[in-house]
Amino acid sequence: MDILLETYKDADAEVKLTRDQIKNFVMELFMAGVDTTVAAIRWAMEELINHPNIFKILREEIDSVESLRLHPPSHFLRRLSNKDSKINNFDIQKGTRVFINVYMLMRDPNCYKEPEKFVPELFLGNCTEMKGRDFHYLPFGSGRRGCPGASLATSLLHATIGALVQCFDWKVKDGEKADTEATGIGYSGAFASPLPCYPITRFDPFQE
Ligand code: HEM
Repeated sequence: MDILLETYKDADAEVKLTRDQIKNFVMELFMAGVDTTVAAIRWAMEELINHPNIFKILREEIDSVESLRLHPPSHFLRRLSNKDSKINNFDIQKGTRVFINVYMLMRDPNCYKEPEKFVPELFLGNCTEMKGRDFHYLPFGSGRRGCPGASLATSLLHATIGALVQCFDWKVKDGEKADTEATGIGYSGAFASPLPCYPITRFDPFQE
């Protein structure tokens, strides 16, 4: 923010910034950064609560990228075709708006064995990576317009989910399963019904 305001005030700045541009930029960071990360944490917790055995393994340190494969906060990537091309025998004319359905792509049985299943161990080997060069795994998109917040988001997810898993057991009312249905409505793949769960602390905060 300091840098943006300094640039705004600097009459000799190479790039001229208006206050409206600064406001839009900050709003974009909040919209693109907060909603997505919150949705990713909620879905990861929902899958972990439904799979106590995996919850236990995670406590013993398994990576949490799997929930981003099953529940990417952004279901679609958008691109504009800059030249005539052919994809799977479809002619795509220059200037066509193309939507890439990463939700379906990351559940494609040709790419993943048992694609609907929550199997974090899948990511323990070398089978995928986070930079979007592996086009089977694209929660953060790819290329020049790929998510600039991917590494911040990944650190945030690891730290938050790590703390939620390490410090609490999570109970769902009457032993019910957390709801895995998404509405498909909303910016970041909202839950069909909210996840009612109760944290039970593992540590006695009053014990030294
Ligand atoms: C789990 C968390 C997040 C997910 C899953 C996510 C996902 C995405 C995806 C799929 C795109 C579009 C990429 C493409 O079209 O190739 C995107 C763009 C973007 N993301 Fe994220 N994001 C997350 C967190 C963040 C955070 C923490 C920030 C910033 C602090 C952020 C800032 C942005 C911005 C500014 C864009 C637009 C980039 C552009 O159009 O050039 N995102 N994000």
